[in-house]
Amino acid sequence: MSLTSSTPLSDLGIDRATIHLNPGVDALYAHAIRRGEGVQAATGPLTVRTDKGGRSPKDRFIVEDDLTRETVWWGGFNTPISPDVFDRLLARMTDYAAGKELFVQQVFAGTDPDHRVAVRMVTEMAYHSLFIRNMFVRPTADELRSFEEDWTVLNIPSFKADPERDGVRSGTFILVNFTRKMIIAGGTQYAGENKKGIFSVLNFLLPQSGVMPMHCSANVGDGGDVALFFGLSGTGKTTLSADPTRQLIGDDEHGWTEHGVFNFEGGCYAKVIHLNPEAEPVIFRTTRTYGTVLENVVLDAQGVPDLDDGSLTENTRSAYPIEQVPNHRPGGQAGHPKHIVFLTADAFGVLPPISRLSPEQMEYQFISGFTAKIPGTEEGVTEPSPTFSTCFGAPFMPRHPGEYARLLARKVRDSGARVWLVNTGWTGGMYGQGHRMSIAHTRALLNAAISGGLDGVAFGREPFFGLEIPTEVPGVPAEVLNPQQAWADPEAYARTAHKLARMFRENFQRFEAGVDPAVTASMPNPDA
Ligand SMILES: Nc1ncnc2c1ncn2[C@@H]1O[C@H](COP(=O)(O)OP(=O)(O)O)[C@@H](O)[C@H]1O
Ligand SMILES: C=C(OP(=O)(O)O)C(=O)O
Ligand SMILES: [Mn+2]
Repeated sequence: MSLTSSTPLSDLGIDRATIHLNPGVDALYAHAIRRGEGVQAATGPLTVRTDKGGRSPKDRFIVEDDLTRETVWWGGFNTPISPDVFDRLLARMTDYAAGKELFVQQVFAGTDPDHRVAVRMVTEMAYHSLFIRNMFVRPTADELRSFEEDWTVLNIPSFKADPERDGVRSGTFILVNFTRKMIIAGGTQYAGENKKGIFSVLNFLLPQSGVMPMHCSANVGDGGDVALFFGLSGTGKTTLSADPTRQLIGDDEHGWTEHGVFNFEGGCYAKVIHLNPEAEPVIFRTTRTYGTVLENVVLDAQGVPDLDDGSLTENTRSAYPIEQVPNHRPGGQAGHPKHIVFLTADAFGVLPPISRLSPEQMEYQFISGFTAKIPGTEEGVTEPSPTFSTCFGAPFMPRHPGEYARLLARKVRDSGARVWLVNTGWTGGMYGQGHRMSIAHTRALLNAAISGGLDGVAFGREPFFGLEIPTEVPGVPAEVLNPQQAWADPEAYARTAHKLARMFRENFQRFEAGVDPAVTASMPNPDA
């Protein structure tokens, strides 16, 4: 299917490039290896190294113009940039691209035909093209014949911006232009920017039609009961949604319409550092499968992936089409969620392993978006650092957090979904003292909640955050359930809980004006 032509990009002013249109897996392996981007592992995957091992959220800008001036929330990671800066950088990039080799994939973002966006992904790197083929929704042959893109992404990692001249922050840039329906990116080889860039686009567009865009994974049980798992990077969306007893809908980005949920993607992007083949057999198998892209995974002398080697980055990744997951949901769509889980990796070790949230607490926690960043997933993060990230995905949410929170609250109310807060982080002490929750325990807690196993159980209220904690859960020792009991030193626990409760309150001050007073009233009490 690979063809060399000058036409597909002439609208961008790119006429003199060698363009490969929709190359398949075999061709992309050959191109990537020829270009020196990577090698084929003895176990099958295309294995590459990248200059940056994680995303660069501070280098993502949104063009401020009539379309975005009043609709984008210019707080947090949403940094404005002028249309002129965009146009000048684009012109420099297209000049730079002349005579080069480019790869084009025509794909969809969104499994729901009513809400999907057709994207032309133009990349300099062959391996990005394979990543995109794995991660986006692949059109059928019929859909390809009539394909017309809504959006274009132009990603040229070897093109680095000059901050002085180009008006950006560093050599790395990701610029989103809603009026021109384009993303341009340069100065980073990390493939995740391709998917998270388009995620930001959908997060802006979908609320206009009443669809809730979400940074969450999703799966569905035999009875059609859908569960969503929200959480920042490293909190367990991918790990916990890969449950052999439930169909996987998707591991990272979904929309919630009047009919139910749909995956934005056609593949998964799993962290594979220290992956345990017994605990996570499905993800492990993808590191042994032809067609997978392994990013920054080190191969041993035999060419076999060494998943314990974090020397390039802790954020080692496997990107694979969802068909590699035996129990995936064909079509990527399902009904309304019955259970919504907020995942947080609390490095203070004070949030309970599982608790039940009231509607007000749900909005409070959603806008707060507390977790600890895990080393490697973003540039410069070398140890878990506490962070508040609105909607559990601040770098990807262009609108005001209150707008997303209201939309989610309405949908939760209408569907009657139950909402849970699950700490997949530390217990029995802070990071460095306590230990991380075992995946087996987290899974047991989730299974109990999702199967209705906590319906008849007694709950007690934890004082600092007002969270309702079950007093017993089958398969989990009782002392694990209550953080106070998990700590050896009760005073150290109280001091740490006090500190975290204060951090929550300080962080929330900037949102108080925009939310219902009942939501603010559900804030933690540091002096409990
Ligand atoms: N209790 C736990 N629950 C979920 N993940 C855990 C837990 N303990 C350790 N982990 C590890 O944390 C990481 C979670 O990452 P991942 O599932 O990729 O998160 P996300 O998809 O939200 O970015 C994995 O490396 C996983 O093995
Ligand atoms: C793709 C990413 O998402 P996550 O870590 O949430 O899987 C990322 O952080 O680059
Ligand atoms: Mn993930």
